[in-house]
Amino acid sequence: MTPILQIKNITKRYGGLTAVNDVSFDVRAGEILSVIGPNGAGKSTLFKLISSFVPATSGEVLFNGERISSLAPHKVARMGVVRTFQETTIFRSMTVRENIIVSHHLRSKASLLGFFLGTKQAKEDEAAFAASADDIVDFLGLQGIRNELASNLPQGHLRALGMAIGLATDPKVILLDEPFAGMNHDETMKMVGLVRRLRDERGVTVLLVEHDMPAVMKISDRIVCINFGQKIAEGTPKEIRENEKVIEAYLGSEDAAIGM
Ligand SMILES: Nc1ncnc2c1ncn2[C@@H]1O[C@H](COP(=O)(O)OP(=O)(O)OP(=O)(O)O)[C@@H](O)[C@H]1O
Repeated sequence: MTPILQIKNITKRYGGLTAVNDVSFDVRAGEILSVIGPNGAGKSTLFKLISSFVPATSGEVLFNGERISSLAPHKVARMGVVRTFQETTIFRSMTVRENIIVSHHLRSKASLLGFFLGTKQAKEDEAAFAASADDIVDFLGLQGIRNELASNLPQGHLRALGMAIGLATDPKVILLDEPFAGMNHDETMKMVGLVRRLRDERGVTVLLVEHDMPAVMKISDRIVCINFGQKIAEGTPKEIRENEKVIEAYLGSEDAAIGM
C-alpha cells in the first residue's frame, strides 16, 4: 500500500543555514508518528515543508502518491493535509461554535462571497456546517464552552479550539505542532487520549512534533528523530529510546533526558 505521505530527500536552506537536510521517511495511513529532536533541530521547518507553508530548496512531499510540495498551503489543506496550532486563525470576538463554523468554509463549495450574499448553496452549506460544528464540539468534549467567546478561553481550551478548527477542514493527515506544550500532567493525558481518538474514531493519520518525551513515547506508533536538520533515527518508541545516536543527540540538550 502506498504510504499516505512520502517525504523524499527534502532540504530547506535559509541563506547559508541548512535547517532541514536531505530528510526522507514515509508515513503510513492511520499511524501516529512523532518527530523529535533537540531545540533548533529543524522540526518546525520540516512541518512547514510538509504542509507546503514554506517552499523546499530541494526534494519533495507526496500525499497518496501525488506531489504536493509545490502547491499553495490552502490547496494542500483542502486535499486533507492540515497543520494546526501555530498558524491557526482564531477569531477572538467569535464564540467557539462560530469559529468552528467559519472554519468549514475552507472546504465549502460556495465561496465566502456566496455566504455573505446568501446564495442557495451557501445556505445549504451553512446548515451542514452548523451540524458538523456541533459534532466536533461533542467529539472534543467542548459542550460546556460552545458559546464562550474565544477571547475568554484559557490556553488548554484554545488548544482544543485549534484542533476543532483543524477538524472542520476534514483532514486525512493532521500535523500537530507541540500539542502538549505548557500543559500539566492531567491536561497532557487528556490530550493524549484525544489524539488517539482522532486516529481511532475518525481515521485521521497524525504527525506530531513534541518535546514532552513521556507523552511522545506513550502516544507514538513510530518516531523520527532529527538533529542538525538530518534524520538520525527512525523506529518504534522502544527502538528510539535505545538508539545510541538519539541518546547522544539529547545529552547536554535542554530537553528532559530521553530515558523518560
Ligand atoms: N525563517 C527562517 N529564517 C532563517 N532561519 C530559520 C528560519 N526558520 C528556522 N530557521 C533556523 O532553522 C533551524 C531549525 O529551526 P526549527 O524552528 O525548524 O527547529 P525546531 O527543531 O523546530 O526548534 P524548536 O524545538 O526549538 O522549536 C534553526 O537554526 C532556526 O534558527
